[in-house]
Amino acid sequence: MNLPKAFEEKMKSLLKDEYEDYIKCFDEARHYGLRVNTNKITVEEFLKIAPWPLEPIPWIHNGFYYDGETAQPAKHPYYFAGLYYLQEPSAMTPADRLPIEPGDKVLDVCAAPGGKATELGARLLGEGVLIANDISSSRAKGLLKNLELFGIGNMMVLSEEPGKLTEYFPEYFDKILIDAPCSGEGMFRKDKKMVKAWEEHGPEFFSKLQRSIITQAAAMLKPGGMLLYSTCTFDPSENEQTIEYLLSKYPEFEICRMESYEGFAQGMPEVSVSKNPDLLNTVRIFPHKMKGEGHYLALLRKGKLEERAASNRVLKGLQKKKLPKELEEFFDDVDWELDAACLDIHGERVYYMPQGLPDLKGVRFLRSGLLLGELKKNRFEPSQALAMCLKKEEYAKILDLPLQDERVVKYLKGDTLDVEDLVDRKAKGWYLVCVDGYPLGFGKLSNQTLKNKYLPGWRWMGQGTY
Ligand SMILES: C[S@@+](CC[C@H](N)C(=O)[O-])C[C@H]1O[C@@H](n2cnc3c(N)ncnc32)[C@H](O)[C@@H]1O
Repeated sequence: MNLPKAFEEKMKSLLKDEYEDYIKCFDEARHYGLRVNTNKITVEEFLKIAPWPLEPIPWIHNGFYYDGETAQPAKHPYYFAGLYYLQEPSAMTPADRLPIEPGDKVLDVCAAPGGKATELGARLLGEGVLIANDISSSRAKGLLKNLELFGIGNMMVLSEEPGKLTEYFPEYFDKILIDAPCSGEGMFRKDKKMVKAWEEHGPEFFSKLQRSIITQAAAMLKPGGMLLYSTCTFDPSENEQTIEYLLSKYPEFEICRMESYEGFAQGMPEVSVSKNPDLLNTVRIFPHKMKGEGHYLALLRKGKLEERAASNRVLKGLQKKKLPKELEEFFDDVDWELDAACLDIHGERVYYMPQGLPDLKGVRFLRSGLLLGELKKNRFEPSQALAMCLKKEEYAKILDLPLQDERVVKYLKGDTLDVEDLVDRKAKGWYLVCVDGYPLGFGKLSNQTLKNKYLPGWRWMGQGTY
């Protein structure tokens, strides 16, 4: 592979006698990874039903390698049920090493398309809130879809400059992930196009951007909160030097150790200006040392030096109110305790909002809370996002199809289904279609025929089956 000369020289100076091993790995095949959505299924249960051979990724408890030449997990009904996310193995590390706890307020600053946000959201187990932001609104659309597919309802998807968010969320978050835009040197093997992009915008361009994003994010972290910074590049100016820049502006931050793995290499104080030995606790991932592409990670805790008053902007408009009658009727079949105070109704659309959010007037957003569905004349139509958030045992009217049933793919393609064998003659109303017990979407039953309500934009495209 033709690598830019300047890049080769830099890698020689970083890697010294390991350089040859690094270059050799360009001849090796890339690795394909799948991460189990533990918000929907345990790793043990997933392994019982996994349709392809999987090999554990040793440093990620819910990550597995699969054979990308033979398996097609993106075209499988379990993918449509949100049971897993396909992700390069090293890229699973940042979200895994940020210690999320249910109830946390979490910000993913550069979140699209959601590879890490889906894991952060899954680890909240429905408690607390995930704010997933990306400056690109077109990329944020994919992010929203992935979060909805994963069944994450306690979230907002924003598309803002991080600097603007600091006005709304001063010292608000318990945990922040910055998976920074970077020069992508660690991805050269996986994606040759990254080399061309590097020639247009290299480390100098990105390190400026990263410095601005990391200091803005720092202002949004609570004292005592934790921040994980990651890139998929090798250049010191985007890695160790970004961290020392943060420490120079916010001396109350300290670098923390993270759970180690034998393939991880230590961060390099010697390539920093300060030579701060704590940078040894940051992590470099090199593709010649483990089965994954190049990355850098730093985990930091914000100390308690400057206790500042928390924001007093609190979301208004969610006064106590009664559930609309149509919604109440629908929720008779749902085993959830809905708090009417969390409902936010805009026109026909009904959202269920996470609690305790600041007033976000003026912020560009794609989604605020879980879209429950739409209030039409005298009826409520549940949304695709609600279907993905429900567990089979939480809804009364279930049509559970085994994976082998050809109606699974038919349903995902948008067809009407004949379900005479599954329901009695008088049954009617909104049914939740599941595959092997995992929800796929809704359909409306009458006369033993199921009208398809699967979201058209999510349909299974093309011919054939999996
Ligand atoms: C490395 S990618 C993020 C990948 C994502 N975390 C994932 O795991 O799927 C970096 C993202 O940063 C976004 N970005 C670029 N500049 C930004 C900025 N100033 N503020 C927020 N996001 C930005 C890009 O649109 C891009 O989606």
